[in-house]
Amino acid sequence: MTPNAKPLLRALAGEALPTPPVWLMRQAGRYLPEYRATREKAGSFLDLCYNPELATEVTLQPIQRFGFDAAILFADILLVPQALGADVTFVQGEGPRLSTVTSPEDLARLGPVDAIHDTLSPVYETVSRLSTALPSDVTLIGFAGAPWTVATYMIAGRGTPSQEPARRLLMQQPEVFFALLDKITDATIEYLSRQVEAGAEVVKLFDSWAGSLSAPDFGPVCLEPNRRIISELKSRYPNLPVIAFPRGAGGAYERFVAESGADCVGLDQHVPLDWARERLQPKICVQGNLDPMLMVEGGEKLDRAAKTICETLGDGPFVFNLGHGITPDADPANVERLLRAVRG
Ligand SMILES: Cc1c2[nH]c(c1CCC(=O)O)Cc1[nH]c(c(CCC(=O)O)c1C)Cc1[nH]c(c(CCC(=O)O)c1C)Cc1[nH]c(c(C)c1CCC(=O)O)C2
Repeated sequence: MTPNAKPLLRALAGEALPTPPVWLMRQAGRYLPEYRATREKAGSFLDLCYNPELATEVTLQPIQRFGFDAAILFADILLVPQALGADVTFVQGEGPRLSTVTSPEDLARLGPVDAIHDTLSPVYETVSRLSTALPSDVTLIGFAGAPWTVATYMIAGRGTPSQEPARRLLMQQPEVFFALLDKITDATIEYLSRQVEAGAEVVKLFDSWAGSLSAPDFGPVCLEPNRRIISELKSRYPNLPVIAFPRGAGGAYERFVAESGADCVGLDQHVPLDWARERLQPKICVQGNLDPMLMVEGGEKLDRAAKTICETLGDGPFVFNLGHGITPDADPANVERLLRAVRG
């Protein structure tokens, strides 16, 4: 097989394929009964993330069931805060809880970046197992949270509707805020480098809360850390494709595409397709952007929406995905329906 024969790698290299590669954010998750069974066996969600055997199993489940073109490492963006010394727990039905970083003292209590591997080594072991277990045409994606999104959880200690605690720290104590952002950026570079060394073929940065930043803050807080991570990774691994996902960036997607250095940009479901085709796709591979609610709804609405996306973006480099993660109430039968609509 030639190095770029895998469909996802071809699209990320700028090729327009007759049938786009397809995978779904959160494709290993609670909407699958086999995921729920393995998670039960693991104990907690974090135990599952740090168990290479079971994390490999759940990563492979959606590949075995649906035949996606890519597998995404099963882990979580909040493992990096934990590896930096934050307390992290997942409360059933409520989401993550973390110890908070809101002062120079909190910041000083975090551990050094080079100590993260003590905690994260099981993740590298999962990547390594996956790189040998996957079918030869399936691409392995490693990932991390982008620094701003990770910082929002570290500052607030939980998920928040509009990331107010983090935006307040940025306004009131910019030195503390940017020192934290820098530390997360450094840790993310080392974390993703280890994933690549272990066999990840592509990495993705999830900036899920990019959309809550003001226009003046978008550059220094979202774009700059993404750019620094991508530039450092590319200097270490010149052929590594990077997908970035500044979710909710709106008009700032254009600047992000021009300046981040990413090979592909993930589009949320709010990005108008014609605009993406005209303004973004000439410069970069685009990925997205079906409304995840259609995976619950199904039916002809799903078929039509999927076809519209393929028709609008299919003439350029394009990866089919959702605009955000598949939700626990999605019907697995709708994933099969979606694949028929996309692949014909
Ligand atoms: C913000 C964020 C997180 N985690 C992630 C993000 C960025 C993407 C996004 O915006 O969705 C990324 C993530 N989380 C998970 C993956 C695994 C790979 C995949 O299949 O996409 C990935 C790539 C597993 C997970 N991460 C989580 C689950 C559900 C945990 C469970 O099994 O109970 C999974 C499968 C938990 C999680 N993890 C996080 C939250 C807020 C929650 C709780 C909310 C929820 O329960 O959905 C943080």
